[in-house]
Amino acid sequence: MKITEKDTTLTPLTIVKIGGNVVDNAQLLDQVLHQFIKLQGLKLLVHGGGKLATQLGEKLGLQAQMVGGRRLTDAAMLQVVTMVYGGEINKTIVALLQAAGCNALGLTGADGNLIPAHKRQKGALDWGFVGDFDPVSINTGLLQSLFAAGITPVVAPLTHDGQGSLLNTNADTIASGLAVALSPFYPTTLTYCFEKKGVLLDVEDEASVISRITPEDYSQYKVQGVIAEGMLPKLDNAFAALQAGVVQVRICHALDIAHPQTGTALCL
Ligand SMILES: Nc1ncnc2c1ncn2[C@@H]1O[C@H](COP(=O)(O)OP(=O)(O)O)[C@@H](O)[C@H]1O
Ligand SMILES: CC(=O)N[C@@H](CCC(=O)OP(=O)(O)O)C(=O)O
Repeated sequence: MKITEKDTTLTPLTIVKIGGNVVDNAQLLDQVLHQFIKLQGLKLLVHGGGKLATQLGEKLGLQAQMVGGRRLTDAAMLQVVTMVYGGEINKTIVALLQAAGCNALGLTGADGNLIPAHKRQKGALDWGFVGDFDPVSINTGLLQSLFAAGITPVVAPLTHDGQGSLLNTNADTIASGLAVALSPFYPTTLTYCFEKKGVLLDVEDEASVISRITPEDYSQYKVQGVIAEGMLPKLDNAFAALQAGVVQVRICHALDIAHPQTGTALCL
């Protein structure tokens, strides 16, 4: 089969990141994917799956250890996350997208050298097989070729160290890094979607969505304890993307990806 390459330069790109509570809910996942394929322009999906990795780890006698929303990853946990993120979740999403008529291709950061990374060296902690990367090292040429061939990439939260080891990498960081790296080529929108309506003033009250948030607001909310846990890497990464030229960054409910006025918009 001959693939005809289209010039996709300047076509808008939407990067959608779906979190672990969405991936773990078959009905919600199916609904989200049907909304995702209807988005106009180029699309790229990043998925998490932390909840499923924790569950499988527990079945195997491994206790999850999270620090600031990131998972400490020893060799045994690396095996679990490789199976869960690179296998079960990534391939199920690709199969669902194929069934819906979207030609998706699943990738980890090792495939096609998409995301070269190094072990995370933050603080005195030994993070184990956790990866950090610089968006400039992302293989954007590979993604451009896939877009030009009409293929929708689905990226798992795994990177690689170039020496034969996969590294577990926060999915919010992957989505932000891809948005930053692809921004020079396409006007890029980044949408983080999860099971809540946005960033909430009271995490128990879905009606308390903060519609706009600045870095100053974020600092205050952190000190007050309004924003915590998994929301911390999400917001750190969301602001990093906005500062690096991503056109729009939004945090919203998974069923609202096609409704740009909903959820929490980030502003500088
Ligand atoms: N202010 C907040 N608004 C919404 N969620 C918050 C807030 N503070 C903490 N959280 C927690 O952060 C979680 C989202 O982070 P995480 O579970 O890592 O999401 P995901 O897996 O979708 O990336 C929410 O389920 C909620 O429990
Ligand atoms: C290093 C690190 O924390 N990696 C994450 C990757 C998965 C993820 O980010 O999943 P969610 O989007 O569902 O939270 C983890 O193992 O939990």
